[in-house]
Amino acid sequence: MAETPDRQANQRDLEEGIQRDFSQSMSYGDYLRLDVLLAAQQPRSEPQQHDELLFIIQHQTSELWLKLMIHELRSARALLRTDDLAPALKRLARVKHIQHTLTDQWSVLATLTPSEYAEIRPFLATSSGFQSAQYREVEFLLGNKNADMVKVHAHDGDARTVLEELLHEPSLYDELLAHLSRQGYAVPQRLLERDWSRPHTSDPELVDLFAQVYASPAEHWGVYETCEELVDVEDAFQQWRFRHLQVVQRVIGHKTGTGGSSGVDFLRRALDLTFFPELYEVRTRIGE
Ligand code: HEM
Ligand SMILES: N[C@@H](CC(=O)c1ccccc1NC=O)C(=O)O
Repeated sequence: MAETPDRQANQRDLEEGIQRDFSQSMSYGDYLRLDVLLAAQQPRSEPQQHDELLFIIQHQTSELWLKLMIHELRSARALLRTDDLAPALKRLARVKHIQHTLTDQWSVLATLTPSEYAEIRPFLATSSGFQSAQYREVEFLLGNKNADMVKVHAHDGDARTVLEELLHEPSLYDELLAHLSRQGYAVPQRLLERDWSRPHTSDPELVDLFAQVYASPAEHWGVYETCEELVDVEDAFQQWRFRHLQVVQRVIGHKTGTGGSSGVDFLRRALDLTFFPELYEVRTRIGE
């Protein structure tokens, strides 16, 4: 009997042992909880707007990557605390790739025209990315501490607790400075014991310390490599902020934000923020 292509395929699957019955064992969808994940896209527009699914998925995928970024940053911070520099650097290498993915994915949302967004925007009401607890977690982990930002989460006990805790803990940079001090570097004491809920501000003595590291990298290779890794992370963070600004500008122009801010002007001011000021200041000193 001549075999149909279907019968041939079935036969091949059987020979290879490919499983088709998952009534009693774990499938792909079971493991990944796709029932929960794929039920979480709930457009609110009436009548339903074609582009709302893009808007929701862009944000949900961003939040998933932020979740992984937080996991890696927390781990990197813990590894610095125990002076395990090499694995900490491995974590940061992954963080950078996540950041690049987050930045690249702006191009998908940039296909949303102002007219298309105008159909969705009324249904967003007072919600805004400004209220992203995970984004704030990343900012706090990297050192941009701001107690006012926790207030936005007063209505959400879990997010509030996490942010309150992070606010009062040392950031990744604070832990690097403590690590350097333990390695014998002359980190000023005022940077090792301070109110962690305040952002780190630039310290001239730390610039001097980094100037020595950058003057002879070979003698301080671990520190030098870590510093450059942190500059990569800050650079990548700024690229994300800039792409956000560009997309916001092309989609809503100079409208005020649903979160209550001035919109584009507010986002532009964030481009002046720096997590690791000394690592940028030291650049002026190199080669002098
Ligand atoms: C059409 C798309 C978007 C528009 C028009 C938009 C607009 C804005 C505006 C105007 C703000 C300032 C706060 C406010 O008053 O609302 C803001 C903040 C923010 N947005 Fe978006 N956004 C868009 C997409 C996204 C996406 C995809 C994300 C990814 C998670 C995101 C994350 C954030 C975050 C984290 C903030 C707070 C930034 C900070 O505090 O420095 N936004 N957005
Ligand atoms: N702030 C935006 C609204 C917005 O973009 C938004 C609303 C709900 C969920 C995520 C959002 N994205 C980032 O701010 C606006 O003013 O149009």
